[in-house]
Amino acid sequence: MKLTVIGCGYLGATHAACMAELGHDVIGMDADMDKVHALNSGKAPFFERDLDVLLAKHTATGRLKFTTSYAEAAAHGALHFIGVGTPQRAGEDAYDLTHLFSAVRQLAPRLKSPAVVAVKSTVPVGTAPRVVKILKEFAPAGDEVEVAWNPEFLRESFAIEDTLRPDRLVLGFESERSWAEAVLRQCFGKIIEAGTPTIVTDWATAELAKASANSFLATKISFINAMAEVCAAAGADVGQLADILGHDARIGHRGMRPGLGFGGGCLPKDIRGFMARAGELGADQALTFLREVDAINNRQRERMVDLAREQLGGNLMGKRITIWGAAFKPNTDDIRDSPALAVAHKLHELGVIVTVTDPKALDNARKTHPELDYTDDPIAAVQDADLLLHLTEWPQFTHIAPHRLAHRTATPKVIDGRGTLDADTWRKAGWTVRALNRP
Ligand SMILES: NC(=O)C1=CN([C@@H]2O[C@H](COP(=O)(O)OP(=O)(O)OC[C@H]3O[C@@H](n4cnc5c(N)ncnc54)[C@H](O)[C@@H]3O)[C@@H](O)[C@H]2O)C=CC1
Ligand SMILES: O=C(O)[C@H]1O[C@H](OP(=O)(O)OP(=O)(O)OC[C@H]2O[C@@H](n3ccc(=O)[nH]c3=O)[C@H](O)[C@@H]2O)[C@H](O)[C@@H](O)[C@@H]1O
Repeated sequence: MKLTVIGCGYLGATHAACMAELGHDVIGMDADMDKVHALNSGKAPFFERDLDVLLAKHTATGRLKFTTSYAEAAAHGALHFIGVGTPQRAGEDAYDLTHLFSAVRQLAPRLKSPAVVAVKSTVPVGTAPRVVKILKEFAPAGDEVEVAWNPEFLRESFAIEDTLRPDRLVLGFESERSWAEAVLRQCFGKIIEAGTPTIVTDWATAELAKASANSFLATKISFINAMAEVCAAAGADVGQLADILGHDARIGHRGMRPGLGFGGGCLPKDIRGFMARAGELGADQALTFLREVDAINNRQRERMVDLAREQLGGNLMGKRITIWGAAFKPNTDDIRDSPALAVAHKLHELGVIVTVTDPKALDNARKTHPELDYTDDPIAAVQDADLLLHLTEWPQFTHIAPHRLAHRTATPKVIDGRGTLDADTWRKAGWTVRALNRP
């Protein structure tokens, strides 16, 4: 079937390419001309594993193309996904919905009726009726345009896998009689036939499914990091503790790795946006625990700075620190709210000469953090460093043999912020090894 995807960033470009992989005839639309140009030449404007392969394959056959034109997008079939950004409002916890409402306003007058507008962007609960209001105001065929809510649960670095083989599909509609359900069931036919649990619900539940899923994931990470702080105080081993807890099937091992905590374009802003919305609804008390989840998470960054200071004898001024990692997690170039860069920036403010290296995220980091020094080579980066911080657990770092590094510095000291370096091997190679919240 013909469909479009409005907003082609990390979510939208992946969704467009995966819809083409499912056999659909797809137009991706984005306001950013450079992105559209890159995508049309079969290249992702960001790093996501295997996305280039899908883009090249389907742009070559013509089954997938990209445009900056709303008119072209609106004229292409009857199903229009929206995946534009919904960032945190500057200086506030709440979501900034400007891009979403602007996209709907521009799409609306050009829509051919009947049409389905399926929103994937993450929003505060209660946004769907606001989208409908814009459609009624700006779409000549407003009554024949149905709004569906289809929250997205993909993880960056597993985006294609998660889109083609999701844990579940959530489809939210205004009423049980919505004909949009048949359109979306046709679109996701292959995924549904593969046995993916498909939950059809109302708009509000679909919107809340996304906010609550990200809140739970963030809570799980902050829970284990709170336990890590207690372990550090009590002389216990949080790595083993997490393993012991994870054997309980009700808790599980996944998403509970202790360390520097969560960052990225979603978990931090989604828990804050959720709290802000609950406040508007008069349910703020229900989510006060998320304030603590956020505080525990931010505290890990401070604890890393404190541990670095301690390792350098209490004095950071003029010291050289090398940081392995700029991306908010491995296998992405995304640096939004990156814990590694937050620590790097703080150390710079405290007078440290900071050198950062990362396999994919350096171009992005250079733009937002010009105050830091950068190098491509994680081994050369260690030259003359007073301290090495391992803050994003790329396999490229974990696989480096520490004996190749020790001679590069007179003070071979490393802090493992992600718990993935083999401490024994590093110690045997002459390094002093500390880990965040570990004895
Ligand atoms: N990145 C992820 O892994 C996931 C993101 N989400 C949600 O999806 C949404 C998008 O997130 P990302 O893709 O990460 O953001 P992004 O910032 O990478 O992409 C957003 C895209 O929308 C485009 N855009 C903005 N306003 C536009 C307009 N009026 N018309 C056309 N294009 C416009 C931008 O140029 C940009 O390419 C957010 O609501 C996010 O919370 C949900 C699940 C996963
Ligand atoms: O809404 C979104 O955008 C997405 O947010 C997260 O996906 P993502 O941000 O790509 O990354 P995660 O793998 O969840 O990691 C988030 C952060 O938590 C950290 N993390 C993750 C897992 C863990 O056990 N410990 C931990 O500290 C990671 O290093 C990273 O900084 C969710 O996992 C997705 O389901 C959701 O769709």
